[in-house]
Amino acid sequence: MRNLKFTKMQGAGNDYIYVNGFTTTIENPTQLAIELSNRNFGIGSDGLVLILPSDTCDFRMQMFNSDGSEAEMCGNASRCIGKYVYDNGLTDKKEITLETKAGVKYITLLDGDAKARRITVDMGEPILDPVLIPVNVSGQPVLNYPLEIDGKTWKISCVSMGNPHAVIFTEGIKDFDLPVLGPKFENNPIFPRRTNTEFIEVVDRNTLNMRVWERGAGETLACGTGACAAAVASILNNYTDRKVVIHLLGGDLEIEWCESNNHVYMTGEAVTVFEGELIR
Ligand SMILES: N[C@@H](CCC[C@H](N)C(=O)O)C(=O)O
Repeated sequence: MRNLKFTKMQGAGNDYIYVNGFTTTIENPTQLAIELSNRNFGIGSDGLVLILPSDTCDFRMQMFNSDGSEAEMCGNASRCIGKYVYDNGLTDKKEITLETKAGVKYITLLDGDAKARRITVDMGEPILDPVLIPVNVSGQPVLNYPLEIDGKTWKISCVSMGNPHAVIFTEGIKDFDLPVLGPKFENNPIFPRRTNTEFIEVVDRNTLNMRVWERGAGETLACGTGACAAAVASILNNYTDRKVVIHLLGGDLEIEWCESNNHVYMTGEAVTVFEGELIR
C-alpha cells in the first residue's frame, strides 16, 4: 500500500480518521478501520470516515466503526465532514448536501470566519417503526419495552436515525460499568443488526446527561445519532421539550426535533485534531 494522508477530527470527543476519497482510493476500508483505529498499534480512533464524490449530492460519506463494520450514518462525522470540505477548499458552500447510507443529510456551517467550527446537521426524520429500526418486537413503536439483562429489567425505547438506537432512561449512569453492560445490549437477539445503546439521565425539561455504548466501537465520548435518538425518545416520553442540550462525556450537543417538519437538527462543534501521513 502507498503512504496514506489522513486527518484526525473530533466532534464532542467522538474521534475518527478522515480520508479524502477524491485523491485516495482505499481498497479494504474494513481492514484499514480496524488497523488504524487501534489506540496502541494504530493512530487511535472510534473509526474511519471516507469523504467521497457523489452523483446526487455535494459529497458522500462512508463510515466504518473501529471493529470494521460499516454504519449507515454518523452524526458527529457529518459535522466534521462539513468542516473538512470547507476548510480544505473542496467547497466554498456553507450549505452542503451529504449522501449517506441513511439518505441525504443537510449540513449548515454557522461560523462567519475562515474556518468552520459550529455546525448544524439536518438529520431528517426519526424512524420509529420496529421493522425498519430493526428490532424484533412486533407492533407499535417500541417505547419503554422491558428487556431483561442480568436479572434486571431495563426499559428500552428504540429509535433509528438511519442506524439503530436503544435509549434507556435511568439514574446513576456515571457508575455504570459499560464495557460489561454495553455488549449485552449491543448483541442481544432482539436487535438483528446489533444496536447502539444510550444511557440517559433527565436533568430538566431542556437538559439530558448521556453515556453511550456504540455498536462496533464500544463506549465513545459522544454519539450524534445517539443524541438525536435520545432527544426523540425523551420527547415521546414527555420528559423534555423539543429543544434539548445533551451533556456527553466529550462535550455538549444541541438537539431540536422540529414539530413542523418532523426533522431532527443537531448542532455542535467540529474540530481538527491533527493531519498526518502514514508511511507504509
Ligand atoms: N458516533 C456516531 C455513530 C457511529 C456509528 C454507530 N456506531 C453505528 O454502528 O451505528 C454518531 O455520531 O452518530
